[in-house]
Amino acid sequence: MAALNSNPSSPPQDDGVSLLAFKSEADPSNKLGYSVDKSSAVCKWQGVQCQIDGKVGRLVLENLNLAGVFAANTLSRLDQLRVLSLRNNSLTGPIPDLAGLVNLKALFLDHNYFSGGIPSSISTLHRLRTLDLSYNKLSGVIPVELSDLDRLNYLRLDSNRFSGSIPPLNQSSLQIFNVSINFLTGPVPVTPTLSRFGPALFSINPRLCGKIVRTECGSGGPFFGKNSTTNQPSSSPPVVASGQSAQVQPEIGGFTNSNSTKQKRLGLIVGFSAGLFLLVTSVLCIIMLIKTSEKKKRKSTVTKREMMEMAEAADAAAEVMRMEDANELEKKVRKLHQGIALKKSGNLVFYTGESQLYTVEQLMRASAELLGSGSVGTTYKALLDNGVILCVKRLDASRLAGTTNEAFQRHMEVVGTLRHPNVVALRAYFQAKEEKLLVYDYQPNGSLFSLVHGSKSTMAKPLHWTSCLKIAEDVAQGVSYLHQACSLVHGNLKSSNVLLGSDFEACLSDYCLSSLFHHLPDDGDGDPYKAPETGTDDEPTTKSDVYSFGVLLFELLTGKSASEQPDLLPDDVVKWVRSSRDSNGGGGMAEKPLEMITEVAIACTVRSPELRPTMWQVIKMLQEIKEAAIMEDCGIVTS
Ligand SMILES: Nc1ncnc2c1ncn2[C@@H]1O[C@H](COP(=O)(O)OP(=O)(O)OP(=O)(O)O)[C@@H](O)[C@H]1O
Repeated sequence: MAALNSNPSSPPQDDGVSLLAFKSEADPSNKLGYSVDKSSAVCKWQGVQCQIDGKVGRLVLENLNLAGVFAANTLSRLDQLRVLSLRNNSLTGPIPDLAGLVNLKALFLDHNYFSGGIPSSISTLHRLRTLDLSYNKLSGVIPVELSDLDRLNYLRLDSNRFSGSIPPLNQSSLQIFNVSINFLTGPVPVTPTLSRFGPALFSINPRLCGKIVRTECGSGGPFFGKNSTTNQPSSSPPVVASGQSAQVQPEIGGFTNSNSTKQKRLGLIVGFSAGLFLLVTSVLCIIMLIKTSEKKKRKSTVTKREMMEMAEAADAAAEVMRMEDANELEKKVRKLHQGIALKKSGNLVFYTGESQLYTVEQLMRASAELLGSGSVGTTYKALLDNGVILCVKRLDASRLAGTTNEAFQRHMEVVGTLRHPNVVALRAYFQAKEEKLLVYDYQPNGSLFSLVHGSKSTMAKPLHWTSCLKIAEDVAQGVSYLHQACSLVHGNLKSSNVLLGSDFEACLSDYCLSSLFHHLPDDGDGDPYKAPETGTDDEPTTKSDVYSFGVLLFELLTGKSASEQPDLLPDDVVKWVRSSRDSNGGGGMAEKPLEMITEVAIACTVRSPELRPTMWQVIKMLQEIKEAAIMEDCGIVTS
């Protein structure tokens, strides 16, 4: 592969012409300083990196609020382009024919307003490894020819308007995949590749069905009830939820289940993680070698200025996207809400068609297993006589004093409509004079607390950094959903309130309850997560959630519980994180990701709430850490 060079001799005129043609249509507000007068210095233009031969090899124009169109016959003439990223802009119109980009390896067009279909020319880009078209308004079918891209290892098409069926993608190279939040229908092809991905990556598509998404085809039933792994009708085996916990996290209720399919699934998850680990660590090793001299100059501690710069870097994009995505997300949430009906059965109020799965009598007759008691009540695993497994939280009535039945009902009717892959769904609530119950999906794989600190059957050990990153991003996505789409706060974020779903995706529980409980008692466990500005009588805020998230991130990194973490971080935080990992048996973690994730945790836990990043900025930072590794895999050294 040709090496990239940011300062070669002037490139062939053609590339400058192509860039100017692109700018003239894509950049009506003149954010890019490209001009004919400066065409001898094209390689120094914003976002441009040239190769040794002077051709443009990489064009990264992200977060610039480019608000025009990506015109045909402009960038597609850059025949030596390896990486093209126009992500996080406001580009509209169709994606043009890209057939000329014969050397393209990574294409990021996500977080724009592109409409129309995926151009068929994309499937002729045979060197393509990364394709991210997520968060656009793209429609039409997903071209079956994408299956021909046999080097593809990253494909994100989520949050668009794609319809039709999913093509039988079966590239063994495919490691990252997401088609959630579209209008896809029909059976998901059971190829070995697609079988590796969990249902969450196909979620929020109203009529997908089949083994992979665990929904029977042909029944045409209600979306939420069908898609749930726990609230399955009795025709589907309801043991999925509990059985999956057996192999890895059997601490709750001590389930045992030696089903070989599940072992295979676990094998796949472990294999996938190991593969990803090998991929990313080798990539990071290369970065470390190349950047050794640069690194020597770096301080081992992170200054306040550096972390604020990091937050600000994400800020420009985040501010624009927060507004625009909030609108998009609002629309999606509204759409989801359309499917949610409230149905009363006595004092039990069901959401989204759960009413056919159980009655209040069945719920009351269910055999209950105590899971634990927390600050707001007692939690049970309930096994219904039709095989459905649920989680029922009995709220402590004395602690609810002061909240009227009407206020409780109004609040629950908002909270019950929340639907996100990283938020445990509230499926029903029950309200009688002396009794208030909340009915949630049962999460089969225990809590993050047990995963990090061990349980009856598992050893405590800090997680591998790829798992830290995955869990952190899941949690951040869930919290950001509450903040942005619903203007709510979690209010009680901690590792015991992060549960692991059937695909080990992290899901938030116990969210949005704090406002019902005016004085949450200190239980000696929740406190260390509490932001310093939040007194006993203060309502939690989005920024106090961010603080709790930072504490949780340190917990993930170090393996130290929140109460074991120092009140004041030491001067050299990275060193502290590393030595904590080592003493907790976490072993070596690559220097770069450890530093980068630590920086995010530091930024979240600064004492002044206004200096903390938003949850959306946190997601961007975590994604940048992940994507840096992926870009490296394309042979591109990031600065
Ligand atoms: N939906 C669920 N599925 C499976 N297990 C759950 C679910 N919700 C809670 N649990 C588990 O039940 C146990 C008790 O939870 P509970 O929420 O009552 O207390 P807590 O999380 O320890 O404290 P707090 O109330 O302060 O959040 C915890 O171990 C938790 O992981």
